[in-house]
Amino acid sequence: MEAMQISATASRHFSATLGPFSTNRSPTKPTKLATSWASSASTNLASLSSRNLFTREIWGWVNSKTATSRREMRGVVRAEMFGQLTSGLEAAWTKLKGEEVLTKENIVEPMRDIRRALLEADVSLPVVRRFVQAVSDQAVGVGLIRGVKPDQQLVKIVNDELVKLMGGEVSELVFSKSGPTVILLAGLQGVGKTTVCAKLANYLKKQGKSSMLIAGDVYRPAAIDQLVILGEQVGVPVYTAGTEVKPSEIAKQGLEEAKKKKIDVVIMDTAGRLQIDKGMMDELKEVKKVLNPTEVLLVVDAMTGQEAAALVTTFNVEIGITGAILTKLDGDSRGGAALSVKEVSGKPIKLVGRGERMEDLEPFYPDRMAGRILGMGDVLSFVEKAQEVMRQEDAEELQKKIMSAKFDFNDFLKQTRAVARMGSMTRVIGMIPGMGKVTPAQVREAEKNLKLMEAMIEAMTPEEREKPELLAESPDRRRRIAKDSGKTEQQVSQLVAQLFQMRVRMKNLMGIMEGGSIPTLSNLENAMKAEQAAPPGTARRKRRSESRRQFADSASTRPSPRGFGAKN
Ligand SMILES: Nc1nc2c(ncn2[C@@H]2O[C@H](COP(=O)(O)OP(=O)(O)OP(=O)(O)O)[C@@H](O)[C@H]2O)c(=O)[nH]1
Repeated sequence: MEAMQISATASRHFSATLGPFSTNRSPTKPTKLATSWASSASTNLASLSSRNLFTREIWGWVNSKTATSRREMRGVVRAEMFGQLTSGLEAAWTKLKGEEVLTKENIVEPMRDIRRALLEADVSLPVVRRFVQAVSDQAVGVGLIRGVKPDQQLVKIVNDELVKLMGGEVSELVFSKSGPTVILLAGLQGVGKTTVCAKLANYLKKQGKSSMLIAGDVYRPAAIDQLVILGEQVGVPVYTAGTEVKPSEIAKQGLEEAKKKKIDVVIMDTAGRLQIDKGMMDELKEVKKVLNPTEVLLVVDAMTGQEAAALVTTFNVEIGITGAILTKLDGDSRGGAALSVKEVSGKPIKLVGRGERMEDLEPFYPDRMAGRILGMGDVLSFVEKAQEVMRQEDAEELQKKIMSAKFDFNDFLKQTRAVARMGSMTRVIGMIPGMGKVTPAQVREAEKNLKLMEAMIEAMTPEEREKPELLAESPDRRRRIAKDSGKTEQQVSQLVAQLFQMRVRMKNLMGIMEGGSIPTLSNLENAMKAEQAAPPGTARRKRRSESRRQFADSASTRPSPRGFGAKN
């Protein structure tokens, strides 16, 4: 199934993968290492291109990227955030120079460097442990990608894990469907809460949303004045009621005022404390009850490292929050907060402050943050490209095999594992058109079958995997496989029959795809339904060698034009 989709949409895949590369990436930190990578990347790409797999457009992209890299190498040396973490990680890649493949042995030193770099960046220890484990598992398990060197491969693995660690996707602000959206801001003293109120109003204004600020810090009159000034600066009304009124009462009045004025978003500033205390928590709980906020965001200072992650956890347990805003990322922070918050607290960082100006607030993009930390944009793009090329080569190779009826047990196993890699069967089956109503019991059954097949294929000799005919002809071989894999002879026979059946089916579908246009989903659905309606072959019939020949024969004949792409 996956194979068919790959082949049918190969051209779309190819052009789609070009998409991200046309966007401007943030300038990378120019280093000697990056220079050597940029040139080795272009050499590697050159060798790949000789396989005639790159189109002229791709070469255009490669050249422009390489030129950009060189410009960056020569040009502005810009202080990047988390500089120490970046150089700490670089030590890890350097250790792999000259290696041919990633092995359990040669990643020991680089993993130590990664661990050290993360700990020095003040990432919490359990997070570091999990991260290092995840990276090592992948580094050893990853297959060789042609043209990609082990150090480059490790950069990509670390990048992907960093993105995952920070929450994967960007976590958007949630807006209320009816009435004003209410955002309650909390945080310790001096973290930048008041500033964030105004920055957030300014940010929302750019999205065409009106806001109103509520001054709830009644313990520090200067905080109210500060909010009024900032509100004026960004052109947003500020609701104040002095310092004699309870914050929860101010919240109530402010919200009523906002409703009257039909304001889109209400942002409430609250008082900070030097440290967490019961008074602050109780006050916040009361305000929260009155406001029933859409978002409760904890403002944390990036400079406090893993402490910020601990605070997010505590506030979440105490009052229940929806996310965090990380301020002062432009400062001398080491990265620990950005990397620990999500993993430690389970709550996402939604926005980040990167300066004192009102414009310095932006969504938190885990992928861009990982890119900034590594400063290896070109290497990452290159590895992604090479992976894509390899996937395409595999798909083309598979298509050739199917067309010549040579689809064997190695391909069968590869496909089975590819499906398994894609995640749970539930997700995969859910993606197949017309298969939406699969029951959990059926899914469990399918998963069990996958394991069963794997065990039998693993018990075959390399020759048997390549030539399934040997198994179709020899009961002795089937018996041996049954014994070695702990399955029954009947199960082995069924597997062999299934492979021959698959050859025919795949070839039929391929033929139709080759002759016609790229199938639409509904056509694919029809084709699959037709497929399912077709009378199934019986295992017993196919066990006979005569029938096997019939299978092989029918597999080499041109399929009739039915299913998708055909006018039936
Ligand atoms: N460099 C930098 N400074 C920031 C950022 N956000 C806030 N600040 C500064 O941090 C200081 C404290 O900010 P406030 O907004 O007053 O902090 P607060 O949390 O409201 O403090 P309290 O009212 O005392 O609880 C101010 O000088 C801000 O300009 C940021 O993202 N980067």
